[in-house]
Parts: sequence; structure tokens; C-alpha cells
Amino acid sequence: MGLFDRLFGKKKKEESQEELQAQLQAEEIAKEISETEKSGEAVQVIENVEEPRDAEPEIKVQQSEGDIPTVRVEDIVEKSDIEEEATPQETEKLDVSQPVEEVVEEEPVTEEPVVAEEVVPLKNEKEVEEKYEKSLKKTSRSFGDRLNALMANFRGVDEEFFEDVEEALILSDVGYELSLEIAEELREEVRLKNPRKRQDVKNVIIEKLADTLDDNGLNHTLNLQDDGLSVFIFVGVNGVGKTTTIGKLANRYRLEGKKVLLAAADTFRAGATDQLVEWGRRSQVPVVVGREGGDPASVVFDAVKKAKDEDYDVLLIDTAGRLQNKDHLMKELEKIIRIIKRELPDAPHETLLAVDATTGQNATQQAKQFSEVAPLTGIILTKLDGSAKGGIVFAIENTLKIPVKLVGLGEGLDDLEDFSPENFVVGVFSSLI
Ligand SMILES: Nc1nc2c(ncn2[C@@H]2O[C@H](COP(=O)(O)OP(=O)(O)OP(=O)(O)O)[C@@H](O)[C@H]2O)c(=O)[nH]1
Repeated sequence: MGLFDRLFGKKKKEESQEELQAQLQAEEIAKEISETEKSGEAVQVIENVEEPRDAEPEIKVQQSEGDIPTVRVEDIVEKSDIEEEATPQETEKLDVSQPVEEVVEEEPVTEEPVVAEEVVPLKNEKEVEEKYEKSLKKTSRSFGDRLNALMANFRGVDEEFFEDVEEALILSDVGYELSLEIAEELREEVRLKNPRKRQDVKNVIIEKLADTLDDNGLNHTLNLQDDGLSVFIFVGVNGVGKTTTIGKLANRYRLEGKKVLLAAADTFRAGATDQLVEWGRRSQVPVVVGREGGDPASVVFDAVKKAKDEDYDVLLIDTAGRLQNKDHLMKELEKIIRIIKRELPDAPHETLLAVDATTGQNATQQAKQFSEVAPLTGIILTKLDGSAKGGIVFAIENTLKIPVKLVGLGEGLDDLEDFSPENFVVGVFSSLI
């Protein structure tokens, strides 16, 4: 059964069962009234309006923020340790003569062993669904407007109509190739089932689109190691929300009881390190930082060593996103990955590209360009809350075959969610079918 049927087929079935039940109840009441009238008794009708109740109790997570002491990395990682690990050639390349500073937060709460039962989830399922729905309002409206305009001109399914379908989908940011594919599948469906009603035709278009997120075989789950250190690298051009995402994810993992470390390997842009340190303070996790203009691989080297020596669970690495100089960026990322692999052959476990959903097809273009620079394992679609162009999820997944793994749904510390095709499809389409 496709995603569409699983989500909306059930809804339709429930609706018709509810209708049937309401009808039976009405008949019962009518029967009672007529019997009472017959017996001459007075009749009083009481309206019983039941308040909807939430399925699960609300769980609130309280956080505290505090000042953090700054410690130089020499106090923690002896320079001789670094030299011991690196070959003479690599020592030269890593420029370890530059002192690397480290900012350490208060003792992370994860220092204490946490048993699984005590782990507090950030949001329950219902809250996540609501968050998706709220954040996708603009995208949903945009799809709705285009599909309604398309169906307003619907006189019957002819060649002109299929061209209009293609155009409406392209304008909804789902991508050129997929728009043509959906129109083609619609042609086939029309030939087989010949839907005549406007709503039926509209539903077929939505069903075809929704099912692509299920049929593409992409794994949307972050590759977090059950045992041992997980290393995630974050790439993306300036301003897309990379640093913000790292801060949000660090906060989530810390609340889940994991020991998290951040690495500020964007030594290129002035202020980038300070920004990550600020997110480290907010999410209460330590950050390994280097000198502005220093070698990012040196920061990564120190961070990986510290993470290994001190049994961290997760290391999140922020990088510079200079797409203008592809060759340089490629070399920088290759070097970072080489340094990581020398210490942890299976790592990095994720190379995630952050793209800004409000830029629509530009985001797809960036994903295409970055995947030529580094092998991407997932996409983070930020600012989905302020975007009417959420349709690019379909383009990214179907054209580029890269899974969307995280979505940014606001600027706050807990405004990051795992990408869920189900929540996405419901958020965009449930009001349209
Ligand atoms: N509405 C909304 N705003 C976001 C989201 N994610 C990030 N932002 C905002 O986007 C702006 C840029 O975010 P940054 O995290 O600084 O972006 P960056 O990619 O790290 O940029 P550089 O540090 O310049 O490389 C900030 O104002 C964030 O608050 C999101 O999911 N929703």
C-alpha cells in the first residue's frame, strides 16, 4: 500500500465509519422521541459537545543556561600528543604549531550515566505532527492554490490538461523531471480508471506525488552509532542555517543523554567560531575552536582526538561553505575526511548539506553542486517554516536521490525535527483532499 493510501485511505475509512455511527445514533434518538411523544411526555434535548482530548500527556523539558569557563586546548590536549599521532608530513600540513583554543561548557549532564527509561524526549509524536502542520501552512497553501487553479480550468482530460498539470507542478517546485513523470503516470491512470470528478483527478496527482517519498528507497534516518563515537560533518553555504542546526541537534542529543562535542572548523569566516560557541553555550556542550584563518583540519584533528579519548558519543563538525571556490573547498573537505578516517575508519557517519527551503530551486542547485564536491549522505532542509517552496523536498529526493534527513521548523533550540515523509505529506496535503 502506498504512502497516500496509508495516510488518507485510513482517514477516509474512519470518516465514513463516524458518519455511519452518527446516522445510527440520529435514527435511535428520532425513534425514542417519537415513542416519547406518543406516550405524551415532555421532551428535552441536551446538546452534548465533547471536548477533543489529546492522545498523550504533554511533556515539558526545562533547561538551564549558565556561563561557561574558557580553557585553552593545551591544558587538555598536550601538543606532544598531537605530534605523536601525526606523521611529520601531516604535522606540517595540520599546522599544529598554532595554539588551538577550546571552550568548555559546564559539565554536561550526560557525564552522569543515564538509564534509557530516564531519557526525556523533546516532543511527543503528536506535538511533532502539529509542528509540521503549522510549519507547512505556506507550502500547503501554495500547492492548494496551484491545484485549485488547475482544476478550475478542468473540462476533461486532454493533452492541454496534462501540460497544465506539468506546469502547475513545476511552479510548485517539485522539479522538472518529476513533474513530467507525474503527468505521464496521470495519463496512464486516466486511461485505466478514467476519473471524471475534479477531486478524483486532484487526488490522483497528490497520490502520485506522495508515493514518490515512499517508493524512492531512501533512508531518512541519521546514521547514529549505537556503540562508539558518531561523527557528522555539516556543509552548506553561508546563511543557510548550518550552525543553527548543529546547535539544535547538539541540544537534542544532550537531552537524550548523549555526550556531545562540537568542532568549529569554519576558520575562514570571521565570527563563525563565535557563533558556534554561542550555540554551544545555549545547548550546553563543549566546542573545540581554532584560530581565525587557521587550518580547519587541525581543529578537526583535536576534536576527534578529544572525542575518542574522553568517550564522547557524538561529534558535530561545522565547516566553511565557500562554494565559489570549488577546488579549494573540495581539497579542504577531503583533508578533513582523511584526518577523521585515520582515527576512525568508518567515519564520518554522515556528511550533511544544509539548504535553505525559502530559496526553492536554488537549494536543489546547491545540493547538485555540493554533491560534486563531497559525497553527501543527507540533506537538512532549513527554514521550512517560513517557506512556500516545500515542494523542493520532492525534487531533492527524486532527482538527486539524496534523502532529506532533518528539517528546520523555526529559529528556536527545539525547532529541528527528523524528516518524516508521513508528517510532511499530511502537513502539505491533508487539507487538499
Ligand atoms: N525561520 C527559521 N530560521 C532559521 C532556521 N534555521 C536557521 N535559521 C536562521 O537563519 C539565519 C542563518 O543561520 P546560521 O545558522 O547562522 O547559518 P549558517 O549556515 O551557519 O551561516 P554561516 O554561519 O554564515 O555559515 C539565522 O538568523 C537563523 O536563526 C529555521 O529552520 N527556520
